[in-house]
Amino acid sequence: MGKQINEREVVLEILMEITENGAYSHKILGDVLSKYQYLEKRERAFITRVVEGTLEHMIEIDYILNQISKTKVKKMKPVIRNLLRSSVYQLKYMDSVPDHAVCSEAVKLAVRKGFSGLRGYVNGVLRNVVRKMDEIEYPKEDVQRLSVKYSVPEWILSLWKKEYGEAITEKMAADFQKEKPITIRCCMNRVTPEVLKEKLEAEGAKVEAHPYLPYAFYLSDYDYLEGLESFQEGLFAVQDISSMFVGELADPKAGDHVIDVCAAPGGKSLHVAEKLQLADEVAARENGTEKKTGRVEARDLTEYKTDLIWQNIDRSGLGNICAVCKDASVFDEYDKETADLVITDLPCSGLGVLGKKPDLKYRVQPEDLEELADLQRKILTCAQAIVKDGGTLMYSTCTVNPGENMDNVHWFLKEYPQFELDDITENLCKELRSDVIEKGCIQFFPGVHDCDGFFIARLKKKA
Ligand SMILES: C[S@@+](CC[C@H](N)C(=O)[O-])C[C@H]1O[C@@H](n2cnc3c(N)ncnc32)[C@H](O)[C@@H]1O
Repeated sequence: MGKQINEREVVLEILMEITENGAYSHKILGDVLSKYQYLEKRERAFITRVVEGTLEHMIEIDYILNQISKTKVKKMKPVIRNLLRSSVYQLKYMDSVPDHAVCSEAVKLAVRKGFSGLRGYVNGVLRNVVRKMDEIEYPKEDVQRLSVKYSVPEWILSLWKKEYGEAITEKMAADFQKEKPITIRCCMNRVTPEVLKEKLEAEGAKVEAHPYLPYAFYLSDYDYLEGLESFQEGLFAVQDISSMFVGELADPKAGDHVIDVCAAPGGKSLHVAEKLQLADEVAARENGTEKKTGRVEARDLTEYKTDLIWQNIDRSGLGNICAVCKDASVFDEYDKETADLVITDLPCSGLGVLGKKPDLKYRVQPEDLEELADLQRKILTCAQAIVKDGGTLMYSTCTVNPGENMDNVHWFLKEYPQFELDDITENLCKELRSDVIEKGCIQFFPGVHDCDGFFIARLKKKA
């Protein structure tokens, strides 16, 4: 470890930023890890694990602390609250760290942070946690039991239980706490899946085929993703398999004009651009004509977001895609019926990705769901007008909430009868055929399926 860097202090600072100042866990962790690139792999892994683990288990950790400490978690000073949380996480979930080291490091850190008067309190609470951990009684009542066991807020569990039943609810909650390899998409415009696999293995990573799509892999055992040569060369993109199905099912045709209205950081746009380029090349070969001119316009709301898309476009080497700053909730007459394919992968509550963004479950509130469904309908209203006759509108969200998914599809079909639902469930691989919860659309459930919670519908405008 670098001489001045104390990994537990870094953890504490990150947790303070997330819980007190509203920072996003994946963003701040990424920033901090890239700042401390020189740390050893083990040290970076420790920081990541303790931050993510503390957030993943925070409801349970607070429950434990409330059983032990006279001062309840809500009343604690923020620094002490987060210090105790990350320490309880290590005591309960990290066998490799000795209990006495967790307690003494926490006391030293409390002193360093200016709380020398609370060294006895910190020491006492943590030693009591060690002594009484196995005696603590957990709630027995249904939703509260699941909430403490899996650290998912009760209102989310109640919503899922009502909509999908208890078994699926528990599977989803449990899945969010599992550590998983990342999923990558081979960039087929640059390399074949076989060559990519060989190259990544030569770089020391573990690569396994994903059963759902032939160009998807699980990737693990690498040190720093951005440090991999294959990543720098743009040979693969990090993308969940559920998201890959948007590009797969959008199936762009040679020469298509595609508009992705909410595209940052560009995952689906780039996948579609890659497919479009390949389709254009095949068509040109078959017809003996000039290459076709299929294009993707990847839009998002701010310059910051379109810069992110540009960075990914540059890495991809694709020449048929550009990023444009445009508000999807405001219709521009100039866009009217200009696109063969419109992608609407919309802002949503994200209840399907709580495992990847462990702070999101504390951030999102029940009242947000209705507001988000309204925004989605507003954007869909503008997006449908961009589609040419005979064209396609892809609708997707990374959430598990009917109000933002199937209900919006029903609303859309009623509001815009010139569209019809195009069944996307017919030609799926056999592993996925039972995934379909409502005819024609896909709802992935984490823990039931090997991916994020994700919804996809394909809507066709009548010719
Ligand atoms: C689910 S994310 C899109 C992810 C992207 N499709 C991908 O695959 O990488 C939703 C995006 O919508 C953008 N967004 C939110 N409101 C918007 C608006 N009014 N107009 C355009 N983009 C918007 C957000 O900035 C965010 O990048």
